[in-house]
Amino acid sequence: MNAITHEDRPAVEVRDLACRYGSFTAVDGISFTIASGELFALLGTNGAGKTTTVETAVGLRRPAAGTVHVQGRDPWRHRRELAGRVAVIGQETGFADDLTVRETLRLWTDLHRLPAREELIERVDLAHRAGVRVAALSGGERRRLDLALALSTDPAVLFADEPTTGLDPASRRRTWALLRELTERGTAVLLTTHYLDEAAELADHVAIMDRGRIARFGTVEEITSSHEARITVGPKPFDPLDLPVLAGRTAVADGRLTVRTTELQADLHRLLDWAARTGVDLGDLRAGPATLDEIFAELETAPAS
Ligand SMILES: Nc1ncnc2c1ncn2[C@@H]1O[C@H](COP(=O)(O)OP(=O)(O)OP(=O)(O)O)[C@@H](O)[C@H]1O
Repeated sequence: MNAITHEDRPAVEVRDLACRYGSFTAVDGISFTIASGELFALLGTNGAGKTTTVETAVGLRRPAAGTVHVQGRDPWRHRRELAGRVAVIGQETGFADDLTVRETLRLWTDLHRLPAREELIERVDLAHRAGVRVAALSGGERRRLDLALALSTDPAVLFADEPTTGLDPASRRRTWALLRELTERGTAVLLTTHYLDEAAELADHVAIMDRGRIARFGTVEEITSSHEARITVGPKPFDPLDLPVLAGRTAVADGRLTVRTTELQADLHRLLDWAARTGVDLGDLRAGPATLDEIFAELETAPAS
């Protein structure tokens, strides 16, 4: 009989995980796995339970129920053992304020008995801040330093809790390139983010959390295609009674017509045909699958299940 080794298991396995703060259930029975080289994005409303999930996966919290395994090990019991293989970019950084950027990286690589990696300072775009004390860094610069430390360890698993929050667009793109580089080298990445374009750009799989549960899971395309497509036109003074018969549901708000439909092409054809016959200028016309933003907004207004 062949034994199942740690290497045969996914890099991260979360099964029926529940986390509580006192009597409040912040994470309510979620499951997912992340393979080596995969980027898994956790999205969700504020307070959905993303950070609690990450903190549990890195061994800072003990699950109230269910299990977490990282590299086949329980992070609560084997945090030290995992420390060399797991990197964390958290919402709180634990840097010494008195050290400079260069000294922080050097201390970090010395502590981990790694070769010096000065070039990482440039790669996270902090070369001009290398001699500046951590206390004087902006929030975005601290996140980039966090990323340099994570990259220096060549981790098997990276937990990145909102790593691009507060970064300007150019720094965000640079961070994306570095995250991609990590997955190409085989690192499993758990990314939490509020930026839906970021998930669409980077993630192999996405889970949308809502009130402690995973409300949607799949590739971005699978999630968007399971929702009705949208056609929007206007702003124009539409009278809903003048509109042609469409398969989708129509709504007019602030002069904009929105059609939610499972028959995108046919309804678009009907609408354009009607506009041509009646001489109506549709103005700004957009048509396509539901965006993650729209799916998110619908979840936020949906009643708790
Ligand atoms: N230390 C704590 N004590 C009590 N409740 C907490 C604690 N930390 C978090 N919570 C609650 O648990 C829930 C989940 O919080 P969590 O920080 O995991 O959400 P999140 O999805 O990361 O949110 P955000 O997007 O705002 O960072 C929230 O309702 C939050 O108020």
